[in-house]
Amino acid sequence: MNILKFGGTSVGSVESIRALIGILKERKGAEKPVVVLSAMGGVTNSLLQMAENARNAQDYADDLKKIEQKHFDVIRALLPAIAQNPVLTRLKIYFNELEDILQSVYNLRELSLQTKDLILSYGERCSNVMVSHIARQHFANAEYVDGSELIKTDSNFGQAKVNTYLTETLIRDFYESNADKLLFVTGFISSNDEGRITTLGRGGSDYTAAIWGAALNADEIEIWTDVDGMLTADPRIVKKAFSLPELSYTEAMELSYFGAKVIYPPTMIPAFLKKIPIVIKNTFNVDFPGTYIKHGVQTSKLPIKGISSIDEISILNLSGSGMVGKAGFAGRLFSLLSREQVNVVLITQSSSEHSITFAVKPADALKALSLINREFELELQARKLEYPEVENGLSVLAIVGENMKRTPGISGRLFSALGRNGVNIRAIAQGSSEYNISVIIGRSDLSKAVNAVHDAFYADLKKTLNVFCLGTGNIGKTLFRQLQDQMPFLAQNNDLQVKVMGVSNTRKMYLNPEGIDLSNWEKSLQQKGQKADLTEFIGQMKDMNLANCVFVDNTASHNPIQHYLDVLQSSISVVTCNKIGNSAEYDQYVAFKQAARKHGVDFYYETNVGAGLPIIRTLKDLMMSGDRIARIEAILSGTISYIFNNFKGERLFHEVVKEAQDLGYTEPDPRDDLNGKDFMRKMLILARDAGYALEEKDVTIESMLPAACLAAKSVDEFYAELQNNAAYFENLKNEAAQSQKVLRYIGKLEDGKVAITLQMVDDAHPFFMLSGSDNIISFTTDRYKDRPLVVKGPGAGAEVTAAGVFADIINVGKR
Ligand SMILES: NC(=O)C1=CN([C@@H]2O[C@H](COP(=O)(O)OP(=O)(O)OC[C@H]3O[C@@H](n4cnc5c(N)ncnc54)[C@H](O)[C@@H]3O)[C@@H](O)[C@H]2O)C=CC1
Ligand SMILES: N[C@@H](CC=O)C(=O)O
Ligand code: NA
Repeated sequence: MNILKFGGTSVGSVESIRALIGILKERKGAEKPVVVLSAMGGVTNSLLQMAENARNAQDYADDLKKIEQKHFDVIRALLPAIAQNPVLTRLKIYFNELEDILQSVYNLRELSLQTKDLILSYGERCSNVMVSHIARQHFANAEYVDGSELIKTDSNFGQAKVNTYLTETLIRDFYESNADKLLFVTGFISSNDEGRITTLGRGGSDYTAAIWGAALNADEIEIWTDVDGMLTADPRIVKKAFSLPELSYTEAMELSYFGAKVIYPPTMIPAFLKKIPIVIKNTFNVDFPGTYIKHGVQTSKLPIKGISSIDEISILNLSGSGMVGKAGFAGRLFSLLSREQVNVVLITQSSSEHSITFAVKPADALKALSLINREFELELQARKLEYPEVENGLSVLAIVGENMKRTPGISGRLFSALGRNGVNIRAIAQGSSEYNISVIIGRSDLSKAVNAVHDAFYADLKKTLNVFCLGTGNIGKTLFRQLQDQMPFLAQNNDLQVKVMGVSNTRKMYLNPEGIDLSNWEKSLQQKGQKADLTEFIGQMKDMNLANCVFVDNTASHNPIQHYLDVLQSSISVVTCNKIGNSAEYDQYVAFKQAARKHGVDFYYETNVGAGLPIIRTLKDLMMSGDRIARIEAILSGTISYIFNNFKGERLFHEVVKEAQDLGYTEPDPRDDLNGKDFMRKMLILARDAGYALEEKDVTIESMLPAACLAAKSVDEFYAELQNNAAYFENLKNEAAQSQKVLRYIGKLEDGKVAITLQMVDDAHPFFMLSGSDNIISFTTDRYKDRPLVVKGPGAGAEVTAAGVFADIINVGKR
């Protein structure tokens, strides 16, 4: 025999009550269950509010009308007209009684706990009268049971203590003499010796189910709710939270103690003692197996079972020399708090015994403070103790699981996930049971922290990278297309989900906490985007406070650079193909690297040199493994390479330049390529990565353009000047051809000096054989002394550049 308990959402609407009836109908063959019902969703809170309003001489009548209507609407929708009258009449009587009670509270301006319990009891009574009548249409033997008459308690109104022996006897007797009925029992409510209504406190309807289950030795207690069971984390915080198939009682206790609202721990004790399994099921997803809480759970592969959290917590710290080596001090503190009913959520003590930190609910914080001030008055006055202060705005995050006991490294994984995402830990506690490690963190970090920890522990699940992109031009657009094409592969083969959360260009910006659909990003940006504002974009990105964030700069602008430090300091990785940042002042370049290191995030810029070619990575590997760079020789302008490789026959120079621009090889402003500036930036970045603290002025550039071209004030004027100087370029071309050489613009780093020169090279030169937009770089090092290490291939173009940015993003995800 099973007990089925339906919570507020499961009796909250016409649809849910239909679903409830459906679930009961499915049980036809099985032994007849007992059904326990909560009040309709929202009604208990509303009753409480009405009671408070009445006490404060405020209006409650409107709200009363609303909940009456809520019940009546369901009845009219689910009962045929002739069956409606008896139940409407019965409910009308309840609502009249309720009105009388509220009026008395209003008149007296007084609301005792006893009266409050009485008022609340109408929630369960009304929902149960309503549902049992509806059920009677389908089950002739459906019977309303006022559970308060069978669960006997003391007179601790609001949180009454159950007289277990008497209650179990009453329930058993009642059940036996009603063996032929399908019982619908009111949850939550009980009564004392005098028959006055009491309530069972938080989670009370679950408790009713557990009490009935224990009394009748039920096979299972089913808790029907609106989620798929106990989840790995709060699904409102972690979108990827998933339902756990099985939990031990202890794990369920630990998880629910910290905020998992599905079930409330004390309610499980009667079931726990009798080893009755509890199964949590979703009324709105009946076929889903849900979560089993029981003894003898199979060992699971998961290192932890779940992450739970308390949103709001306050801490108090008690410290001072008076505590050191003094036995009984902590005892005095905590028995004081317990005596005065202050619930302590978490305690840590430093091993020097110099300080104790403990956490309480914010509502208890000031009370705890004044209790301590009174109890330790002498010690405080004598300065043996510091006056404690309350610190608010904090949250608790806890990881829970029995496997923790057997698995080393769990705490390491927790702390590094938090550290890497810039979450500061204020206090730590591990239960000696090793079922639980709790940390106290800033409240604003909670969501980010829970997501980061979830990703860290469920590595076999998808890790999400939250990407914020600047620039929707040549590179930005291509990157979005590549990302979209590759998403299924990443999800399947790398367990990585890349979500673009924000996009901006110079005109518009659009951020969406749900992620932006990449098949439609242009339209979203256009239609839903707001006016672009970089500071605002970064502010909103930081405010989202997500785990595993990457800021991607696909612009050619100075503006984003000013924000890199701030972004890195906010524990957000930076991926950039924009070379301006790394090639400006050396100090700034160093600051970016330091900030990334300090905050445990990545700063990747592979595409700054040779687009997607692995040049920065190769140099880094050489340096890290202790090699020393003696010389670098390179062709690093894809544009100029393309021009020299295609400036042949009848074609004019400016035509080939235009072609390179159309192919997406040039900078947004092609003058930056042809005047050597882009090349200079790349050489400077390479030199810095090779360990030289150089500035722009340390690079000598031999210009390959006549002065008039260099002086052009606009891109159009530049093209015009290139055309005007056609003869100059023809000359260069012919001179090279006559000596069977080719034109090459070559950069060199040697002895800490960088020079870029225009050369004519013959076929003996290693840089002779190039085509298209090829880049080539040769590293001569202590280890690659006789024959250099060479990287060669297309070094410009949207596809290869976006692919390089993509790889950098993925590399952030891999860490
Ligand atoms: N084309 C290539 O082969 C390679 C290009 N790169 C780099 O890629 C970067 C982008 O190049 P393209 O896509 O060709 O440029 P583009 O001119 O096509 O696009 C630039 C985009 O940045 C946006 N933008 C500019 N300032 C902005 C700001 N302050 N906030 C937000 N958005 C802003 C613009 O609205 C535009 O959408 C450049 O830094 C370039 O050096 C790097 C390696 C190779
Ligand atoms: N404009 C650049 C693109 C790569 O950085 C080039 O031509 O090399
Ligand atoms: Na590269």
